[in-house]
Amino acid sequence: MTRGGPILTAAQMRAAEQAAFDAGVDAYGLMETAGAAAAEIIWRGGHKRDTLILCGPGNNGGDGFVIARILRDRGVPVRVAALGESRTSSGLRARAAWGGSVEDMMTAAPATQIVDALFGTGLTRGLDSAVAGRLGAFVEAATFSHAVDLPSGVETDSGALLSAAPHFGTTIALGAWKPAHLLQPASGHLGRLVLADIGIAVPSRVRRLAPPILEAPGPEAHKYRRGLVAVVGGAMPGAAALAASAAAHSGAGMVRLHAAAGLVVPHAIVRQEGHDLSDPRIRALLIGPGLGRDDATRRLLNAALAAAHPLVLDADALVLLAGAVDRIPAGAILTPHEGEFQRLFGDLPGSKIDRALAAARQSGAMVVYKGADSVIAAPDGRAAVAGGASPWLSTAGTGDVLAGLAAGRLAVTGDPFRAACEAVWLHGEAARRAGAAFVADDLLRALPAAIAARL
Ligand SMILES: NC(=O)C1=CN([C@@H]2O[C@H](COP(=O)(O)OP(=O)(O)OC[C@H]3O[C@@H](n4cnc5c(N)ncnc54)[C@H](OP(=O)(O)O)[C@@H]3O)[C@@H](O)[C@H]2O)[C@@H](O)CC1
Ligand SMILES: [K+]
Repeated sequence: MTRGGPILTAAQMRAAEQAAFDAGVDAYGLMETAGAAAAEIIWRGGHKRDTLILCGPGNNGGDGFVIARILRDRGVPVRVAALGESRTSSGLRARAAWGGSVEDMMTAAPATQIVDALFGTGLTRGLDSAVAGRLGAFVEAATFSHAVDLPSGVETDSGALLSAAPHFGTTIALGAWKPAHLLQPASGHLGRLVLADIGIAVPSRVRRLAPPILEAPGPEAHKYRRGLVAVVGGAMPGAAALAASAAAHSGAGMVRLHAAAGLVVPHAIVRQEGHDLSDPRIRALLIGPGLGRDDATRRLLNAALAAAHPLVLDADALVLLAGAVDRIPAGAILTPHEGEFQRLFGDLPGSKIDRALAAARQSGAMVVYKGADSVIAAPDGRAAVAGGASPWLSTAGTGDVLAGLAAGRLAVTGDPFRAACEAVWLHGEAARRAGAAFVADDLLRALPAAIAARL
């Protein structure tokens, strides 16, 4: 399973390629490497009979001609259909090396296997509607469909659909992930996502979220050393109790829930009345789930900010801080969904990754920008992107679980960026294990096995 790995924008990818050329890598050789890597993936995971390769005018099309030649040499009956002439020197060379006939994409017959090498990172605008429609019809008619680098029609850096894009069976990312491989809506069109190594260095501080490496407690561990989490309950204490349960299942040693008497809490959680947050053993303080937004809760938030413990701010705490980003302590973890993000940081430009990074820089906090695609950004420019979350997570209480996990992992690790990454990964993995139609409490039951798998 390919997870983790750098994510590069189109410009960063071009710069990485240019650096390789400057270091002596041959430009056409790189296309041969990319095409061979993609052909291998198609050969292994696809179909060995009638195959149609669609080639565009740029280097993505050049990759397509290389793939066509290699599959043909392995005995696959391949046809090539192009969208106009090749316009790059490597593309022209790959087309000449193919040497076979080239049909017109608009009149070519469909095939059982289709390879989209029309456009990759050079796409600057949507496909003409007739071309997009033809591509969609080919993919619809095929049993096996593969997009080379990106499905044609998606914008590399934002994941937006510039024109209607079909749903592919496989997408083969060349050299590095691009934002569109992880970000919605493009990431919903990719099918199985495979990364092909093309042998060039691709430096980036933005990476696909990798499965974490977790540690079991040592023999000297006790509950405080493993991490004390305090959760501040508010108007709807059930949400805070759920978050506290998630913290308790995250590997932390002890969880204290500040809530009034009468709330039924799991036995492992210590309920404490009042809001004395002065205990110096607290290693993570969570406030926000079910907090409420009145003056009393405002005072609670002020107390939590003043307590100067490592902090996780979620839900209503984020709403209360709208317009007061400067009050967020450096190094806190924020877990906004789209609406909360907008209220806190306004309408920032760029992709979801750009927006998360700008928000982290502005606030000095770790920003977990949640959604079907989640971006975890740090003020120092690091970011991790998690695509492909279970759509079943869109149910009440799952945000409270994530916030609790972030607090728990913060208490265990003391490293807010790492804690946020671990929390997002464990949350996604618990959802995957919980299957379908689960409720937030089911995530708690899935957590021990999700953690055990990463020890
Ligand atoms: N660089 C390398 O060394 C390597 C690159 N690699 C591969 O190259 C890919 C990037 O190649 P690329 O930069 O040539 O861009 P690509 O996506 O083929 O399209 C550009 C062409 O399309 C045109 N065009 C754009 N939008 C259009 C539209 N809507 N409708 C019609 N035309 C449109 C645009 O023309 P223009 O915008 O100037 O009109 C231009 O002619 C990358 O994804 C990877 O597959 C690998 O081989 C590894 C080595
Ligand atoms: K493509």
